[in-house]
Amino acid sequence: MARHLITSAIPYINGIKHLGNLVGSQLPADLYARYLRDRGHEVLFLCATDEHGTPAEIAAQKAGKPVAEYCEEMHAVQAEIAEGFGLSFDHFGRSSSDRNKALTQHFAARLDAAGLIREVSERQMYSNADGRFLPDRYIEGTCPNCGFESARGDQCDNCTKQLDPVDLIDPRSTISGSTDLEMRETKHLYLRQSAMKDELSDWIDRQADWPVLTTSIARKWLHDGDGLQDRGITRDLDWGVPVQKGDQPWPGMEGKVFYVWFDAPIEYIASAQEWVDAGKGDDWERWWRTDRGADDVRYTQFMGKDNVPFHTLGFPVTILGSGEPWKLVDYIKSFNYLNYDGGQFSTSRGRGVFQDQALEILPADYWRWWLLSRAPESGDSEFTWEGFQDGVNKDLADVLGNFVSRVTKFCRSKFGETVPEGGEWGAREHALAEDLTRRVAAYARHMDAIEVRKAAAELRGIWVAGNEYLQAAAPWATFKTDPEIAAMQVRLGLNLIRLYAALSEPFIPFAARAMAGAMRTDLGWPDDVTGALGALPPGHAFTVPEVLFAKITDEQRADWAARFAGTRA
Ligand SMILES: Nc1ncnc2c1ncn2[C@@H]1O[C@H](COP(=O)(O)OP(=O)(O)OP(=O)(O)O)[C@@H](O)[C@H]1O
Ligand SMILES: [Zn+2]
Repeated sequence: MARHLITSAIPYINGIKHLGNLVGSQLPADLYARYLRDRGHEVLFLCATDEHGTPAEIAAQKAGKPVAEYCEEMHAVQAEIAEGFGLSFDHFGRSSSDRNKALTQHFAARLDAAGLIREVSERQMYSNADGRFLPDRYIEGTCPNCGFESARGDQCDNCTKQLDPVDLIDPRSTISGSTDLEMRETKHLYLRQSAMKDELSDWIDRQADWPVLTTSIARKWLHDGDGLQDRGITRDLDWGVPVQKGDQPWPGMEGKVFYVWFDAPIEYIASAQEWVDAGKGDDWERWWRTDRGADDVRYTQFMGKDNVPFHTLGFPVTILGSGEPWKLVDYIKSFNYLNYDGGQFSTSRGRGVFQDQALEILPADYWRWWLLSRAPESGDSEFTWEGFQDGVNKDLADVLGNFVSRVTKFCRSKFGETVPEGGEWGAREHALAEDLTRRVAAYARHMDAIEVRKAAAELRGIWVAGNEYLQAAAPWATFKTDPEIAAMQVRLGLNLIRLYAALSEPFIPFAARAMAGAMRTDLGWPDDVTGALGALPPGHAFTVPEVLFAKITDEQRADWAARFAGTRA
């Protein structure tokens, strides 16, 4: 048994998230956490909401609420949706927690003591129309790197280049649209990332097994152009972690807060503290402090590609630069983007399918399966209603659902709702057991490597093998000439359902529980596949489950395609 710390990129608080956010971070993290727990490992799976910064202020303003109240409400909404999707966080924290405030201020003090923070007097965009400095995301303009016209002040969504607002061509305020912007003098703290460039570069070079997407983005920001740049870590805002050196004031920084990307990853640690505060655990340090037992923890992070620079460079500077024995990430699994029907998902533009809407129209497992089995791993992938209908109907309804239904109903009609006795395995059954043994081993290898699509394909192959067996064995025909053999075939079929429940749990936990419940069994991982195929003995009672997966009709597909074609109000 090993110990695994898993974090998902923390979703921003300014609204309900879309399916891209789900598949780019939380869902694969949940898949991995569930798998590791099923394999008997000790897992701490943490997430949180990312609550600071201007977008939260603006969203609260729009909703007519004080920002703290808005964040509290939206956190509850996101927590409920996460539960609806079966995201099995051990804790879902908040970056605005007192714990995160204190930790963020602590890290800033440590970094300052280590000489890794410098004060910069700089000129910044001030919007006369809005009466405020405009931080990063509230300035849009043309990307100097790729020419994309809606690049934000902190990053270009098109080419992922990190930017400074002054780099933008033709900048404008996204709050008011005003181009009446002027540069004003203000003082800020910069994190001296450049001072740690070589250390970071060596560290990245040692990660031969990381996804290329992760290391290539890291290398780009380490080496492109003038190399890794220092980053401003403070902002002229009200809403955020006040700039302090630990619990001491920071002269000259009064009224300023830390940049949201400085405090957000620190919340991974704070979330573990909140987990203890909530009475769900009793020791966060054994997960996070290498001097307190976290040395043997394997730490894996999940995120979309735009978050990679902050996790490969910024946060490691915080961790390493503190000079304290904090746990550093061991593996960063990153994802490309899921696009929506010929364009991008967008929270701010209300484009795509949002998580609450998804759960309204279909159960979580339909989404989980489709999104994970088509995860944007090697490149961007696209959600289309045709593709979704096709995938759900073929994989879940025709293959898995159909198998479960045929076996249980046939058994009920010929033998009753107990596992039938009689008959012995023949060549076909032994061949199936061998095939499944190989496939389950491959499935586990892909899951261990967090190769999500490959794992899904193998799991589907395992379901298909059962269907093909059933088709070839044809117990309904065998029954007429040799009821004992038919009994053996059905017994194997029922045991396959049990096996499928256990193996499928990380992908489709709700259906897996329904299958195991109907078989009146648990979800134990099959270390010995052949043995597992005899786990339900003759005489064991079961029930025929409700329809596991209904097919999506053409009419539903057309309705949904029309309903989600525009933008959400
Ligand atoms: N279309 C997408 N496909 C896959 N992952 C995505 C997509 N959009 C965002 N992500 C990832 O989702 C996670 C949560 O994102 P976050 O809440 O910060 O929203 P975001 O990146 O600002 O996107 P948006 O503005 O569209 O909501 C991050 O890891 C991000 O990389
Ligand atoms: Zn660009």
